[in-house]
Parts: sequence; C-alpha cells; structure tokens
Amino acid sequence: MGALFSVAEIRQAEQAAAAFLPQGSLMQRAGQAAARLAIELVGATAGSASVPPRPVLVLAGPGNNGGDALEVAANLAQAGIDVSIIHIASAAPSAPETAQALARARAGTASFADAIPPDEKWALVVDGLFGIGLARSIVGAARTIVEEVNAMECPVLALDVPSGLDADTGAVIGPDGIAVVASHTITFIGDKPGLHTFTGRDHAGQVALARLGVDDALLPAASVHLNDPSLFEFAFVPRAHSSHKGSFGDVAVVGGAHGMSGAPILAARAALYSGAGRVFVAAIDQGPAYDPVQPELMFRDAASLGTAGTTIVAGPGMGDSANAIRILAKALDGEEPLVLDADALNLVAASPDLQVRLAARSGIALLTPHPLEAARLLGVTAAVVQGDRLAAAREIAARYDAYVILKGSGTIIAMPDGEAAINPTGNPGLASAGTGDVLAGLCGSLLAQGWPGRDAALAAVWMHGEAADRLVAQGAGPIGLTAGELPAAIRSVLNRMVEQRPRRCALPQS
Ligand SMILES: NC(=O)C1=CN([C@@H]2O[C@H](COP(=O)(O)OP(=O)(O)OC[C@H]3O[C@@H](n4cnc5c(N)ncnc54)[C@H](OP(=O)(O)O)[C@@H]3O)[C@@H](O)[C@H]2O)[C@@H](O)CC1
Ligand SMILES: Nc1ncnc2c1ncn2[C@@H]1O[C@H](COP(=O)(O)OP(=O)(O)O)[C@@H](O)[C@H]1O
Ligand SMILES: [K+]
Repeated sequence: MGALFSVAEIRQAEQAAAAFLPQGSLMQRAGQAAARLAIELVGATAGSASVPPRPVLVLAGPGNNGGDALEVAANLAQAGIDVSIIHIASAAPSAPETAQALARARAGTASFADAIPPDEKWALVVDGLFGIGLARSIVGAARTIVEEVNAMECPVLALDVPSGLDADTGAVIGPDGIAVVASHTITFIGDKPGLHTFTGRDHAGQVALARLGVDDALLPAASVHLNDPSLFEFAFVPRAHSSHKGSFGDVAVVGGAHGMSGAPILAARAALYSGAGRVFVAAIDQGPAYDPVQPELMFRDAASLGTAGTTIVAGPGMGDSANAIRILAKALDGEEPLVLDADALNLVAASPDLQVRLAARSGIALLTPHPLEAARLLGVTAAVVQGDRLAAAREIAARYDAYVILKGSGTIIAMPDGEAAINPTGNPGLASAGTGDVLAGLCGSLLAQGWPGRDAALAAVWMHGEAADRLVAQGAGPIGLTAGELPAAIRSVLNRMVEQRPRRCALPQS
C-alpha cells in the first residue's frame, strides 16, 4: 500500500503489460478510468436544473498523454457531455494507439478548436498535454495554454501527472519551465514520488491511482512509500501499570546559546508531551533557571551534562561557539541515540572532524535537516537539494549511516539501507519558526522510549504533520499556527494511535 515508483520503473511495467495485451488497451483503460473520475467531478460541480451544464475542455498534447486525453474526450462525448478539444498535433507520426484515439474522438460529438475559446466557463479542464515523456521546458503554444489554464478557477484533472511536472522529483521540468496546477490527478499504473513532494503537492492536488489492470508482479518491490501508520503502528504499545518514569527514557536537548533559549525549550516540551520519562534542557550558555510554563523541565549546564543513558537532541539554538563544538563532539562519540538538528547539522557540515565522528558512531543517529542544512551537508545549493529531494536525503543517509528527515512540504524520510518514505501529512501552517524544534524533540522522545530509528523517524514526521492538520481543522491555522501549540496536539495524536493498538502492554525492563 502507498508504493511509489520511478518513471523508469513505470515504463518497464507498462512495456511488459502491453506485450500481453491488444494494442491500445492500456490507453483505452486510462481513458475509461479518467472519464469516470471526470464525470464524478463534473457531477459535483453541476448547476441546478435551470442552469445548463457547462462544457468540459480537454487538452491533448502531441504524445501518448494526448492519446489518453483523446480517449477521455471520446468517452465523455459518448456520455452526452459537451466537450471541446484543443489538440496539439505531433510533427512526428503518432503512436498507433494515439492515432486510434484521435480517430475515435473525431468520430464523436466533441468539437475541436485551435485555441481556448475566451469567456467560456468550463465545468472541468482535463490536462493531457504532457505526461511522463516530457523532457524539456514547455514552450510556445503549449506554454500559453498552461498559463491560461492556471488562471482559471474551475477544477482541473491532470492525466498521469500535471503537465510540466517531473514525476520523479516534484520539480517543474526545465529552466524557466511551467507546470499545470491541477485540483486532481489520476495517475496510471503506479503512484509516483513527484506528485507528493516539493512543488508536486501543489501541482497535483488530490491524487487517485488507476492501475489499468497491470499485474503487481510486473512492478518491482517498491523502495519508496507514502508514509502511513501501517508502516510503523506496531511500535505504539500501551503502557504497563507497573511502569515508572525511568521506564520511558531521558532526553536532553542541547542548545540554547545566548539569546536562543526558546528553541531547546520547544524541543524539550515536545519530548515531554510525547512521553519521555525525564526531559532536560542543557544550555550551551547560561539560560533560564526553569520554564515557568513547563516547570517539569530540568535545566542543566551542557558542559557538565552526563550523557550516559540519555538520548541527546543537539542543535536547537546551539550556535557555533567552541563550547558548542566540544559538546557536540562528545555527544557524537557516545553510544546513546542522537538527534542532530539545526546548528548541530551546520557544525557537522563545516567540520571534517565532526563528519568522521558522525560516520563512525555506533549508536543511532537521526538527522533532521531542512533543505539548506541538507545542502550544506552535501556541499551543494538548496536548489540542487530541492531538485531531487529523495536523492539528497538518501545520499546523506548513506554517507552517515543515519536516519534522515529532509523537511519541507512532502518531507522525505530516508533510511540507511536505502528505504525511503514521503510524508503526506502537514500543511503550510508548519512554515513558521520553531516547528522544526518540536519535530526534533519528538524524534528524541521516541528514541529515548526505545523505538527503533526507522519507526521513530516515520512516526515522528507523520504525527507532527497530523497534529498540524488537526489544529487547522479546528481553526487554529494554517495562518497563525504556532510551534508552541503542536506538543499538546501531538500528545492527542499519539494517545489515539496507542488506543487503536491491541491491548497488550510492554512490561518495563526495570
Ligand atoms: N505507452 C503506454 O503504454 C501508455 C502510456 N500512457 C500515457 O503516455 C504518457 C507518456 O507518453 P509519451 O511517452 O508519448 O510522452 P508524453 O508525456 O505524451 O510527452 C511526450 C511528447 O511531447 C513532446 N514534447 C516533449 N517536450 C515537449 C515540449 N517542451 N514542447 C512540445 N512538445 C514536447 C515529445 O516530443 P519530443 O520531445 O520527442 O520532441 C513527445 O511527442 C504517460 O504519461 C501516460 O499518460 C498511458 O496511456 C498508459 C499506457
Ligand atoms: N509548507 C509546508 N508544508 C508542510 N510542512 C511544512 C511546510 N513548511 C514547513 N513545514 C515543516 O515545518 C517544520 C519546519 O522546520 P524548520 O525549517 O527546521 O523550522 P525551524 O527551525 O524554525 O523550527 C518541518 O517539519 C517542515 O517539514
Ligand atoms: K498531463
């Protein structure tokens, strides 16, 4: 469930499936599945009996994505819907199935036009300009059409992938490229990573999958999945009555250089609200003596912190002082689980010595870079990281044998063994200062409670986003959502997950 496949993997499956089928079968199935969804969408937007139904605009490009669109147009026309087609004909000869689809569309009641009729109000636009075959920026007449469609207010159904979007990466294809902004995408044979990360979420809208009857066995075992509780829910275990605070681990958040006390406090609150037994704030410079809002937190001097048996979350507001570097080196040399965020990642990026220590450590390392921090770790620009987020996260995970959470819309979770996930929860309400500190504290808390690195990384990212989604559903965002509201919302998500598990507790170890 939730498997994501690269364009190369889809192409292979498509060829293998086509070899067993009459010519054009896959395109016809794509056209039928998309027409069914289009009819549902048109039904949802249809006016009253006194208002005539609006027409559907179908955009058909020069390749096989255009062939899919022509099949959709023929099916919609056959269903009695008023359809207008803009067809960008190919200079090269079309594939036989695409030529067949064009003949079918011409034989029906759909009308063909050279340009989008101005002032027409559409029930739906079907985007079949380009699919997974696009390899360069959309230019010329096709670009004008995309600009016009993106200015419309009606729903837009993209076929396979919004035209102009890279289905592997979620980036817009080509320099100065453009891509359709769809409200819905129906994607064929297998779901694709680019629909769920970077700009992909904004361009694809709601994603539906049509397998086109292609057998599972023709697709490889997926190494990338959409993050979902089914991947980690077995890690949620009800607490035993005989447990005590020592059963749930100690977390120390190391950070809070002068003037930056807030960041480690947010991380520490998240650790507390997600169930860590004892939570410390270990300040690099002298910080507050206690947190009046959260007096359960214990404050220590980072230089004298004993780290044995304690999960360290290093980085929030840590700064780059010599003291910070010394303390980070000590944490890297320890064997306890370690979360590296923010300044700790920047210090590693700037120091070959810390890089060697990180790569050599035997305990779990979980890194939570945002794109710029990831870029510094890899010695590239943030644009390069964003251009292929999956590859960047996997590269860092492999280099440091670490669990990596590459943050931002469609957060990537990459495991040291190459497995990866893309997170579907969360919203732009999270785009405010401090929400990353909360995520780091949550990661540390799950590790301190004995969770394996993989499950901790997947669950932390999913719950962090889910908490933000619930807050937005309650009206607390996205505008004005604050990081400080997240820990309590994460607590309720977490307890709900535990409630849904079979009622067998884990007896405490000590
Ligand atoms: N095969 C199958 O079994 C099935 C395939 N299916 C469907 O096929 C889709 C893939 O089709 P595809 O490979 O024909 O590529 P497509 O995405 O239509 O675009 C390539 C065309 O665009 C052209 N072109 C490229 N860039 C351009 C530009 N900037 N401006 C203008 N033109 C440009 C390019 O020409 P070229 O770059 O070579 O000059 C070529 O003509 C896939 O997404 C799915 O929807 C389904 O029916 C399921 C079964
Ligand atoms: N537009 C967005 N959609 C979903 N999640 C987002 C979005 N913007 C930011 N986030 C999430 O918010 C958090 C921000 O973390 P970070 O950039 O480290 O901020 P800070 O350091 O201020 O806490 C990450 O978990 C990130 O994935
Ligand atoms: K398309």
